[in-house]
Amino acid sequence: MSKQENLILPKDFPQLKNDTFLRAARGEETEHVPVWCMRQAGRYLPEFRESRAGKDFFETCQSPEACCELTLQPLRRFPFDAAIIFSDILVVPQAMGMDVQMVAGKGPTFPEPLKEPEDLQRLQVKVDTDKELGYVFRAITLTRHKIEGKVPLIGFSGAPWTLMSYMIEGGGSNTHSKAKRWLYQHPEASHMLLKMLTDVIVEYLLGQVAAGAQALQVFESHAGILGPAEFKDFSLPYLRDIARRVKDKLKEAGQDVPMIVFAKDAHYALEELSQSNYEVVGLDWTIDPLSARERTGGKVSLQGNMDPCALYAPKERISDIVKKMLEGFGTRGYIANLGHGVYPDMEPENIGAFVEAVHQHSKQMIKQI
Ligand SMILES: Cc1c2[nH]c(c1CCC(=O)O)Cc1[nH]c(c(CCC(=O)O)c1C)Cc1[nH]c(c(CCC(=O)O)c1C)Cc1[nH]c(c(C)c1CCC(=O)O)C2
Repeated sequence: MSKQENLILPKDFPQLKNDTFLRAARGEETEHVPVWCMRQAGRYLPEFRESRAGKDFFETCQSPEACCELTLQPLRRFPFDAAIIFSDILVVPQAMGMDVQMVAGKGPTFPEPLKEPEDLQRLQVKVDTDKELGYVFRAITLTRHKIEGKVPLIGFSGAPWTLMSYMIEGGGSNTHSKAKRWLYQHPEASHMLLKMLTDVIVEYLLGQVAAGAQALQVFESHAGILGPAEFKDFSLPYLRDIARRVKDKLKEAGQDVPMIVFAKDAHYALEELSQSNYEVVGLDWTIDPLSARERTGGKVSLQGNMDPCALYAPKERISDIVKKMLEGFGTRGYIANLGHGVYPDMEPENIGAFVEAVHQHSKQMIKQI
């Protein structure tokens, strides 16, 4: 079966009951502002720690049943308006032939990172995404059934520059100087790698929609380490290309799936990001809500951007912070979220307070309009 036929085949998924997230992504009216959290499935939940205990991280990612369970856990506790499939951005470098391990206390680690342009030959150029990443697609299909239409399911991918930086750094880094060295010493090889990644990411995202993803988020988590000029050269064109190619293919199949771009710390590129073919621009907490609205000129919906550390505050204070954030963004074309993922030491109750505050304040504000 061709990928395109696959895209339009109904899979008899349960009917969606809460579509506030999808409507807000499209800038339509909603009765409350939808809310979800990046890393809502994570170590701050005791049930997550229990499910993950003693198991290898990427083996967990390869089990559709485990991914489904971990995706559903936060929904059992909190009335989130969307779920994001449990997986990781680094499954893409793995699919291209690189070894990646999750080392406790250290994070993701590549034992053999790319060092010089010759190393690109080690990578799989044509990746059969059904074969290499079929386990993610199966996790999405299973979760879409098990979620019973409660809320939409978001699929995701890392963006090319963020994945490139991991593949060269071999793990986390403060300066990203090994990866940035490539941009200045080997610009052609850098573009070659970014293009290879883009091709895989496009197929990967289309496969996720075919499997049942109802929205897609692209994480450019390492945007902030680039300046405006390098971002324009090495990140933005690929982000745009991904959205355009995914949308063109989906359109052919009569599908319309909102796409979110989250380029962390790329406040310098907000105008460009709002004109890069994504319906939603995700924001970290370094951008003021009102000025983000002004700078994006109503062209896109916005998502974010409470400082994850604000969740350490007492509940009443969380409620006040949320209210201010809602007043800044307004209630239309807005999806409440944090400016980055939930921290592992967060008190689960405070996530509940955040979700409740978004729902309560936004309902009142919408009633008064
Ligand atoms: C940079 C990045 C990665 N992975 C991801 C990003 C982009 C988002 C961001 O900027 O944070 C994306 C990601 N990773 C995970 C998700 C699942 C969905 C969700 O948000 O709930 C998503 C969307 C699960 C995960 N991915 C990871 C965890 C925690 C580890 C575990 O469960 O054992 C989770 C829940 C591991 C991971 N994976 C990665 C890191 C830096 C870490 C943390 C390592 C550590 O803290 O030890 C790479």
